[in-house]
Amino acid sequence: MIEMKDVEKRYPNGVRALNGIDITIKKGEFVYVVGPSGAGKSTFIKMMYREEKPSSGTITINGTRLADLKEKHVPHLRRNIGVVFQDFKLLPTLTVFENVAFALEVLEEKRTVIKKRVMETLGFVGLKNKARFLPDELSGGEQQRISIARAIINNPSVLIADEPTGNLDPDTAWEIMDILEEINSQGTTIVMATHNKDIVNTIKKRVIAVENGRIARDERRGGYGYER
Ligand SMILES: Nc1ncnc2c1ncn2[C@@H]1O[C@H](COP(=O)(O)OP(=O)(O)OP(=O)(O)O)[C@@H](O)[C@H]1O
Repeated sequence: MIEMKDVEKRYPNGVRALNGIDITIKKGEFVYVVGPSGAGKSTFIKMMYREEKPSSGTITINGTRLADLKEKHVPHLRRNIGVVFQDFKLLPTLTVFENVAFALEVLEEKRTVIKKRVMETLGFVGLKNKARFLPDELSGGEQQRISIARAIINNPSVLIADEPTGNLDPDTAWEIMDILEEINSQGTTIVMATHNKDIVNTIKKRVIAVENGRIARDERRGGYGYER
């Protein structure tokens, strides 16, 4: 479960990106975070994986208050929260296999176990046959699948996606959504920031609308409402 209580975020330059954020996201939910550019969506989700810290208020993830989290325990939090970005962020000099294996925290595991796990995950995203390729030998959609494989390799309880379809053509975007829905159906909580109105209006999930640093709407069901 993810809980924010009266969270405020001021950046060092004085910009107040978020203010008075109160939200609870239950285990297994699929939530879209929508809103105009600059509204605070990225800031909102960056705080969930502790890329940014709140200026005030509390954030609790699976019972742990992030403010109480010691630096040495941040890697453990990150292992339990997979993150997918708009621009994939794959390591360009590593193969697909290496990019996914790199994220696997099984130092004590045998190479055969690691290989099995990575290949299973590549199979899940439909790219077993690209294991030896470098990222720039793949299409954008394929790179995003690899970054999803990397994000779920440690079986996180939460998957956070910041505009995961932002760099993709519409057909490819729907394929990525199929994968995210499948991951969610296996019990993983998904929090996805997006500008894609077609997706939000078609694949109906809870919608949290952020505007001017505040939660303007929180709708359990239904689309973004652009057509109304
Ligand atoms: N590191 C930073 N330092 C200072 N200000 C920042 C920083 N990151 C974001 N901001 C500011 O905080 C506000 C919210 O930004 P944020 O990136 O969270 O919005 P967003 O809704 O994700 O926008 P977009 O849809 O364009 O990605 C904006 O005014 C932005 O300029």
